Amino acid sequence: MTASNAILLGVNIDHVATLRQARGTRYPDPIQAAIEAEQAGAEGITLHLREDRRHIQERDVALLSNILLSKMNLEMAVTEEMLAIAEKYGPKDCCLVPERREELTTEGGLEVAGQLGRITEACARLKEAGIRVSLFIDADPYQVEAAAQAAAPVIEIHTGHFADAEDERSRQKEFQRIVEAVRQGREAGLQVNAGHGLNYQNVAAIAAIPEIVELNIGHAIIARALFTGMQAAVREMKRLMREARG
Ligand SMILES: CC(=O)[C@@H](O)[C@H](O)COP(=O)(O)O
Ligand SMILES: NCC(=O)COP(=O)(O)O
Repeated sequence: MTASNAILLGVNIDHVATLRQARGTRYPDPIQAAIEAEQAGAEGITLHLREDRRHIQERDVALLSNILLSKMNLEMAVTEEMLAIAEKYGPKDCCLVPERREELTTEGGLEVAGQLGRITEACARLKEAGIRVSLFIDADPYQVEAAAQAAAPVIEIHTGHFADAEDERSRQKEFQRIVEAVRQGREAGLQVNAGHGLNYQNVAAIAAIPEIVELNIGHAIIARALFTGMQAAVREMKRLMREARG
């Protein structure tokens, strides 16, 4: 495998914090999860600082900004509060995502096309702060085009509709939408990542798409880690991704 064909894994540690917040204890600490994930070969750590602080806390962002050896990918809504926090801690990557307090998890991609001016301003502000911006979008040609217009260097294709497909026909349809969005993103000169809902059973199909640079995966890895430990869970996901890439 040439280096250019390698696919990277960003481990999302949100749901370690979900378990911590369930009782308001100091444990389990997402910091330890991040260190273990890096030791197992994760090329990045993703964390979603939500407005409602249901899991990741600003304290987690502050500590990880000082100790990560790989890179931080800070997921956040497009708000003044979050933009200021990103400027304060200076993550390598910022992934702009939609947020609704009542949502169980991220439901869809960011509406870039319908708020192009606002997203463009946010991208420029983060770029000015030395942060690489990724836009979390649906596999939708209008959103891919709008992301390029907003001058974001990276897009992350939302794979949740693929992961949640109720039957094989629907899954294949969603997969083809993802393949087309990846192709369009590359033609527009964007780095293309993917994530949401990926697990040990469905990751191979997405990892096999050669133009995808990075997968951000969290819930399934943390769930597996409950039984195998964090390092084994991360190593197994990386093995599946590597095998799929060939
Ligand atoms: C944007 C995305 O798909 C996830 O990374 C996001 O973090 C999901 O939100 P929760 O982690 O709160 O489920
Ligand atoms: N952006 C996707 C991500 O970081 C992890 O999503 P999930 O694997 O927890 O669904």
